Amino acid sequence: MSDVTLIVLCAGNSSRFEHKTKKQWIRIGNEPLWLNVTKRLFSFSQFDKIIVASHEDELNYMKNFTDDFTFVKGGETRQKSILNCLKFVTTKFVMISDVARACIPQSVIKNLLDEKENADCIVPVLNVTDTVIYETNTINRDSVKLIQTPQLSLTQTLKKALDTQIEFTDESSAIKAINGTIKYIQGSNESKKLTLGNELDELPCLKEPSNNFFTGTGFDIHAFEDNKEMFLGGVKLPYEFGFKAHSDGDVLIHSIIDALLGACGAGDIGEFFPDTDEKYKGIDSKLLLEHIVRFIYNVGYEIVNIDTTIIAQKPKINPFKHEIKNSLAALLNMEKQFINVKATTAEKMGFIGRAEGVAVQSIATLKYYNWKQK
Ligand SMILES: Nc1ccn([C@@H]2O[C@H](COP(=O)(O)OP(=O)(O)OP(=O)(O)O)[C@@H](O)[C@H]2O)c(=O)n1
Ligand SMILES: C[C@](O)(CO)[C@H](O)COP(=O)(O)O
Repeated sequence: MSDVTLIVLCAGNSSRFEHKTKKQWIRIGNEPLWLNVTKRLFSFSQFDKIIVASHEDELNYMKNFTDDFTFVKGGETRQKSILNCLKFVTTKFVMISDVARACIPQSVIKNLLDEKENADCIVPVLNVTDTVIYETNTINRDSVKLIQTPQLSLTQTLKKALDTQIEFTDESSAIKAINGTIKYIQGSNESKKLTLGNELDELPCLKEPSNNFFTGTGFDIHAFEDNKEMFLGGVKLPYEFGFKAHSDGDVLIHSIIDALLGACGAGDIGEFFPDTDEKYKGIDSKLLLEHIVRFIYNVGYEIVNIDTTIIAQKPKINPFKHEIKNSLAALLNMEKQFINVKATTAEKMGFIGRAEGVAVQSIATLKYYNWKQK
């Protein structure tokens, strides 16, 4: 039984990464980086528990990938994410690493564990080989160290050190601020932190994403309703009825959202925008689609193509197809050639044939965002 809990911090916004996909979600083969890194660290040592700090927008999606880890909602800062995770730590020691340090060698993990009883916090550091200036003054580079992760701390000491309003950028700084003891050990250039998009080539352990394709289907149906405007694909149609719905009822957009979520295994529209939630009452469905498109790219996908079939006895769709296609291309941030809009009647059969409402069937194809080729 291990007396060490591993926390892997994956809840950042990746704002400096300059790619469409967040760094923790780039694929290594078929694995998102956060899963690849966490499994890699898990393979180096048995931990009592593995906790993954997840961005709140991705927490439920992350849980789809494995039951082996405890997923905790991250905070607004790295330190707040650590505090959220520490609530679930019951072991004497806690090892905390940035998912951004994707290629940490096993030797660093072993050395941290070997030293765990020798200080409140064990920290891997690198020496500096360049000349160093502080503001404009040259300083002794032998006195400068670059701090890395993972860092191994006494859990109670770390909790005490982080019980402060001061935001630290790492655990050792916080522990030092309460006069805790720090043991610095040799770090590794392989533990480089992935921050900027152009640093990907500096992490040799990262293999390119697989070239698999992923498809998903979406189906939605809405009855007509008096005294409501009709929207399809974000376009207002001059029809006497709108759609009965909690939102603006854009049945075409809803079916496309479900097709996109289906293709990446992220559930369905109701899980993202519950129709019991007042904040979505009457909402413009274009805003929902824009949120889902951001999600799809954030978690590592690109949209290949969309095909959709509107099943409606009324209104006539053909006069608006071109405008609908342009609207969808703008909302999906795609070229029109990869979006197809079909329409058919129900030959006057059933509730659609009686012009009581409209149904839409959509299919979406995704592929992994290829960060190697960007
Ligand atoms: N609120 C936060 C902020 C950061 N992190 C994690 O802390 C590590 C180091 O942070 P950094 O490399 O700065 O990641 P981001 O905060 O995502 O990057 P940026 O500052 O560019 O947005 C990353 O693995 C990141 O996911 C976290 O779990 N919770
Ligand atoms: C914790 C850390 O990796 C130590 O070097 C670094 O402080 C994280 O900084 P970031 O800006 O949160 O990436």
